[in-house]
Amino acid sequence: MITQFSHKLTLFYGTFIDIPNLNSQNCRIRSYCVVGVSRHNGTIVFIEENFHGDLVKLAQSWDPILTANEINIINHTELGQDGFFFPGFIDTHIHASQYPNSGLFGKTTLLDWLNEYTFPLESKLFDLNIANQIYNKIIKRTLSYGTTTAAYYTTIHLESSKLMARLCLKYNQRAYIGKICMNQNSPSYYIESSARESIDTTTQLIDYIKELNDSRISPVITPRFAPSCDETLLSQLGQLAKQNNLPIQTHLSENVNEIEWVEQLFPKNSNYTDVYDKNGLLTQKTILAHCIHLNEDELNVIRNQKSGISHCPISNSCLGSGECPTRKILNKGIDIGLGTDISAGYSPSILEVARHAHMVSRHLSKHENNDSLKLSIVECLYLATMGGAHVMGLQDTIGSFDVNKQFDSQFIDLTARNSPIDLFPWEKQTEKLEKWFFNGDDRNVITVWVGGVESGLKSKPHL
Ligand SMILES: Nc1nc2[nH]cnc2c(=O)[nH]1
Ligand SMILES: [Zn+2]
Repeated sequence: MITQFSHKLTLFYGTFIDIPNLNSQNCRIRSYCVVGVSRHNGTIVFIEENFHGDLVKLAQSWDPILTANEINIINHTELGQDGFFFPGFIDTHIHASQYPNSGLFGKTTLLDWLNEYTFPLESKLFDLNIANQIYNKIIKRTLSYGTTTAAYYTTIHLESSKLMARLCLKYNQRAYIGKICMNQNSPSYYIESSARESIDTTTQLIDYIKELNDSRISPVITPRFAPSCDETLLSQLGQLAKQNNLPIQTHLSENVNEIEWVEQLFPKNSNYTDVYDKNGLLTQKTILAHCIHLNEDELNVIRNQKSGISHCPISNSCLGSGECPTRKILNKGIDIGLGTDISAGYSPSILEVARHAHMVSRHLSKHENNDSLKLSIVECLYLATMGGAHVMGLQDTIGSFDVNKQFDSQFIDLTARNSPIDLFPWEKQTEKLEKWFFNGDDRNVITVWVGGVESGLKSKPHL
């Protein structure tokens, strides 16, 4: 332990694959690549491609006073093209509190699903013991699938939301922690009594997370969705976000009955998006989940406000919500990333969400008889990493391997024990990547790092 912490620099050595730009036709693949990471702050300080020399000397050419025992070397070159570092996945929309309900939705759609499955479960997290069990499991599980950053929703409860913040730090996962705000149209057993109460508890969570003073976690202002917040609460949350320069997350235009309901509840607004816009909730730091049924005006407002969209295709299939027009959103120049939307989405794996995004785009393309709507594998992997970073406003910090970014990474071993992928000797690197895209899972995720430090409990036999 002592020697580990005396290291000033970690050198990660092997194949690095990432997708820094949306318009890339291919992934960026760098072989025999050395990525030097400062132990002090977790940032990448240099990158050297095609390196076959002495690693210690390379480190010393960057900092001559480093001694050999101050350099920690993680060398995965022995795997050649069968193993690679890949940016940690970014889950831009996940309800940590709903994890026990993964896969439980029967024949419901959004509004009856909320009443039958979701509110009864979320209300239980008033009990810290229950919250503790759920939050431990979801963080460990998402890390095991390679998620290094997540935008979490908790519940309306302050103490269990604080607990979630502590647990993200404990397991070393970068996270936004959003205490849900809801003061109307919710069951009597699960509702905040007033806008004041909701603002008070949100403010207390902001103060608590500020005191933890750790750049890996941030509070996020979280009105559940327009129907569950009155106008006073929505506008005060907009102000709170502005005063504290905080990110915002909510749901938008997921289900046609939801949209009709919003139109009845907010008759003065021109549409659903306008409800958020008029209350100061559309900013450069806003994450809008779903956005399936938006009209052109709404998309233009979102683009002009530079807000981002979280595409949650598994959730949209499970609840029969519809198909998000991803290509249209990308062509508009709106930032878009991926979300598991646990538990409306059954899977904690962003890789599985990425392949579902791929499939849904093909269905859309067939329905609309338009080939250009199909997303490529590279585009889906972009959404899972760099796209998500943009949506979270963290594009200068995470999402790809570049100097001055944090080293948030997973190491993928295609030959891992029980790997679901069979390789053949004639296969090219790009083909291996495509096979991983469609069949890879947590068995291929060997190690996960956030800020250059190993995360989670992958080495433990069970979670
Ligand atoms: N998918 C999803 N949509 C919502 N809209 C309001 N609340 C929720 C939620 O918990 N999940
Ligand atoms: Zn959601």
